[in-house]
Amino acid sequence: MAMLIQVATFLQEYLYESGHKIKKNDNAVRLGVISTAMINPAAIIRPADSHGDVIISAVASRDLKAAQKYAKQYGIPKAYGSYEELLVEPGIDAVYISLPNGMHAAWATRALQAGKHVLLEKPFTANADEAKALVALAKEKNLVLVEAFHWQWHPAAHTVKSLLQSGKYGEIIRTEARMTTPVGTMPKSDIRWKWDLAGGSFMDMTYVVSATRYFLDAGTPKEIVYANARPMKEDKRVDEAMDAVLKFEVGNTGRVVDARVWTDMARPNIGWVIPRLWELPSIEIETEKAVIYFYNFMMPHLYHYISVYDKVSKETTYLKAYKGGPLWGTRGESWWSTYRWQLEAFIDKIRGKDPVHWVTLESSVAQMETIDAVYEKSGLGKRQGHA
Ligand SMILES: NC(=O)C1=CN([C@@H]2O[C@H](COP(=O)(O)OP(=O)(O)OC[C@H]3O[C@@H](n4cnc5c(N)ncnc54)[C@H](OP(=O)(O)O)[C@@H]3O)[C@@H](O)[C@H]2O)C=CC1
Ligand SMILES: O=C1OC[C@@H](O)[C@H](O)[C@H]1O
Repeated sequence: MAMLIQVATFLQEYLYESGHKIKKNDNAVRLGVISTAMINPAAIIRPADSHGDVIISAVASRDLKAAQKYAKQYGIPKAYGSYEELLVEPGIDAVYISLPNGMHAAWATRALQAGKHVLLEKPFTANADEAKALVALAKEKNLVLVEAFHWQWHPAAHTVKSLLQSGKYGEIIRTEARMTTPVGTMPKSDIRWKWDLAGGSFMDMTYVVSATRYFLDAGTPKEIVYANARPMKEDKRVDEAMDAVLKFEVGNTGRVVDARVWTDMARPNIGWVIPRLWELPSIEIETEKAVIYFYNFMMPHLYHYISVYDKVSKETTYLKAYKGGPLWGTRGESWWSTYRWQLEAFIDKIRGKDPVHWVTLESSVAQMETIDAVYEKSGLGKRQGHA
């Protein structure tokens, strides 16, 4: 499922964003891409087409030939055969890092040390210790560093948040977030199955924690009630699936609620054949007066709905928001992907403007502390990074 919507995003961006290429400013931010990862075209290359203040000026790979081929394919002016070479290039202002999870901290550290702003793929790091060290360095260098939780910049996310903040539905009493992909759809060679690259379903599908914490306005959990991992057959250290209930304080209210989060990178099909195609990443938020459901919160640009079931009238109303919403106002376009909204905010931040929304460094540390705590409770232990 998750992979399917990833492919749909490639198509959506190809159709829309490539038709909206715009002229670049003379002093546009020059951005280097670290790796030739599958996600790059969707997450940064296409979104940059329609942003006048950013140019993708280089790509680096462990293999020069691969970098050159990639550069040619996407019209990127420079190609490097190592990540180090790109980082020492003075003509690069910022980098996008899409390396395997276990390498995020090491390469973001090197990028910051080289004076580059960093847009860092999720999960931020392999664990909270790495996250804290990285955050300290970004602050010391006074550079922009942000975890690429693209979905949080989409108008639909802000619409759900504003419903909760309106007070109309009372206090939140519980949440449940899920993300799954059908068994057999992710090859066993994928980075997501590799212990030494900090793989695992809860690391990859970390969106469930991000969404829960965002809507609850929460930091780290007060308690992990349970965390059940289903380890991968081939490597018991890697979670194929994770199911956990966490107790979070809602904002600073003193009220603590249960939040269920579950991820599955090999979700069994019904009767072995029917994939659960309806199981796109979603979150259900029950309040005193309503049940709010945000379907496909991760890639709402493709399709989403927000349903509000009123517990008193027993009526359900539906909302959607592809543009505007409570934060963006008239800025942006309905065809923008989550990654395009994210890029808008990233460039604003580099330019010293206040972005309409931001994933703070403190939030990324709390996110990694939450992930560590779930892995510890599950018995698998927290993930480890490497260079
Ligand atoms: N925001 C989003 O929507 C998404 C985010 N992601 C995140 O992006 C990151 C990359 O994911 P994905 O695009 O699937 O990754 P890929 O496996 O497609 O790419 C990872 C890249 O990392 C480089 N690399 C360096 N060392 C290794 C190694 N030991 N093994 C494999 N690759 C290595 C390779 O680039 P090279 O050979 O050029 O050096 C490779 O192309 C992950 O952290 C993931 O969580 C992934 C998908 C969606
Ligand atoms: O970040 C992601 O989003 C889409 C998923 O397909 C993918 O597994 C994950 O890395």
